[in-house]
Amino acid sequence: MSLQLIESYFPDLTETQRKQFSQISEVYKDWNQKINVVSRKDIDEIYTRHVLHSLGIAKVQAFKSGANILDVGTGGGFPGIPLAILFPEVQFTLVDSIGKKIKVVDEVVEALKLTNVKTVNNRVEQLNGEFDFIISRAVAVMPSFVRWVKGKIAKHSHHELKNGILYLKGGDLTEELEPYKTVQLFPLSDFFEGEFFDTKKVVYLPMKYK
Ligand SMILES: C[S@@+](CC[C@H](N)C(=O)[O-])C[C@H]1O[C@@H](n2cnc3c(N)ncnc32)[C@H](O)[C@@H]1O
Repeated sequence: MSLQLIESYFPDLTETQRKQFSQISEVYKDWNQKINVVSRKDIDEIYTRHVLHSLGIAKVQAFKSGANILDVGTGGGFPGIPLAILFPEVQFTLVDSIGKKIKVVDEVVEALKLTNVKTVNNRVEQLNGEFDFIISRAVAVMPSFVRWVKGKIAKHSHHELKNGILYLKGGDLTEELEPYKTVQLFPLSDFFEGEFFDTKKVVYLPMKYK
């Protein structure tokens, strides 16, 4: 499981991107010995469970050059870091309330020489700014999440999809998403092979323009 896996789904990588994706496992393995940013069983499968999973968002929406994306509760940098590699012309802000996680992300950003990533150590509720899309994985149930971020979504979209939330979730979401009539689900098994993706989805919630 490695760079070849990523390239089989994203065949047009530049030399820089190939280098960054291949460096990612070493960088995280190093950091994981110091602080557990990725669960130990996951580190061996980092390309499937973290890198490719994060890139599922790119299969749903290819971000345009100049777009502004916020990754809420980024932890060790997912989904933000793999997407920042894939879209070097897009600006990513990665926020987490835990300082030591943001410190690791800063080190990863430096090691991979990512110039399009800014990190913020704060609760997202305290963060100002407007973004085209808010992305996330494994942070909160949708009602709390929507409350935290709804004022931070820019009103004019240059993308195929309207601006909004793109959230990686798994399992049965019927109850959690019941209040959201405009929600759309994109199963990752439509894009990627393997059992891991069987129940995984990108939940897309467009913002309301009013
Ligand atoms: C389970 S981890 C997921 C990390 C990463 N998104 C991933 O999938 O690997 C949840 C992260 O969300 C962060 N978090 C929770 N509530 C937050 C908030 N209100 N603002 C910023 N970060 C938050 C936590 O500190 C934690 O690092």
